[in-house]
Amino acid sequence: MIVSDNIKQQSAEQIISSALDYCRSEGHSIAIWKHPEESSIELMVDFSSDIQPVDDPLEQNEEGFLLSPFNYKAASYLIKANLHIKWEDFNIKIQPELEISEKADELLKHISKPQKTSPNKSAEVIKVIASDEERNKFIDLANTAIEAIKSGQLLKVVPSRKKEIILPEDFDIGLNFIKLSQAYPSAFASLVYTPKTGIWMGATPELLINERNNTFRTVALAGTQKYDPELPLARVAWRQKEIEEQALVGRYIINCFKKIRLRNYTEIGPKTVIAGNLLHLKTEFIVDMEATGFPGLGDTMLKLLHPTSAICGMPLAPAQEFIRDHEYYDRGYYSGYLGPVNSENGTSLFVNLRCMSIDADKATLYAGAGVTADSIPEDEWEETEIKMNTILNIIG
Ligand SMILES: C=C(O[C@@H]1C=C(C(=O)O)C=C[C@H]1O)C(=O)O
Repeated sequence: MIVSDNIKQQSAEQIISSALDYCRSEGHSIAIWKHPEESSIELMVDFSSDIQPVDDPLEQNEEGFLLSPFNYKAASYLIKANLHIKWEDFNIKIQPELEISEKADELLKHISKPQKTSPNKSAEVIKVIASDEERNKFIDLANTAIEAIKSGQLLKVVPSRKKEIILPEDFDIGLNFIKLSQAYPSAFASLVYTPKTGIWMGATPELLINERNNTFRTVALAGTQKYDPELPLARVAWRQKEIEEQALVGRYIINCFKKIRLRNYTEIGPKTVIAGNLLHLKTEFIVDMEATGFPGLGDTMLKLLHPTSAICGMPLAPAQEFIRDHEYYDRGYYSGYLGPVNSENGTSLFVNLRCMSIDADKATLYAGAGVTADSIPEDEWEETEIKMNTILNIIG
């Protein structure tokens, strides 16, 4: 297929915004993403008019982009690769069925039209709807969590909250996706829309599973402090609380390996890593799937790992119960997972953190913080604020 030169003349942000608008008006689903440390952006469109939830998307071996919620009982969606555009070289792949190629032509025609630009961006700014009540509610939740931990019900739990903001009328989603992906080159940046889930955009530092060239990877990422660019990473110190909190996540992963009797894995870390305005502790786990005789490890581990102790708690069952009974809202796709699956580059799923959902001029930001017996509720509130600032500091 010859790509119209008009498309190449459009900027990435214009193409993203116009493809998203088109999919929303036609009821199609779309995913746009950028991998950590790569410059290439990818875009995938599923032209089905009524996207349906999927079970076991990795087992089906179909290429697409997966969006799964925190609550494993709620609906996961696979945006199928009917149309797949890779930026830089404008490599466009379209599934050969006639109906799909006609729909793809229509979309390509639409996005190749020069878009209206509004040179005078209004002076309107993002409005944050903040209230003391929100703060008090979260602090109460953290206190309840500490009491539950001290009474021996669990070791760690990750309560979370949301915050609503009002976007300016001329908020440009494409431009803001590009801003986020450029501000956080080591994050997995994504912008996803399905008619069933609405729009989700974010830049997450946390890999859930990666399966490529017979190698499986996952990470234990936890412990948070503000990043001070003046202080070299080698001089960053961690308190016992954060070291233990992150070690619990590593232990959770090793327990998952034990459940399937996988003994040979490489463990690297913990190391201090930068995630935007924050620092975390990260341990990497790598498995040679061929040498260990675990060909379908990604699928098995996905079922065992989610939700990890980085976003839920330890032990898993009481932590899930605590969140279900005490958190006062539905997380939706926040702290679920998302990413491309079954592609020529394998499968890469990330935990959906540092993200927002967008509904017309309203957006909702989400963040949580790991609570242990040594937590101070006011500090955990602060931690959720700075996590939300990862996005708030960039968009506009
Ligand atoms: C829960 C979030 O982040 C997770 C929790 C962390 C922590 O408790 O220190 C750190 C990184 C993430 O694994 C979030 O960003 O909302």
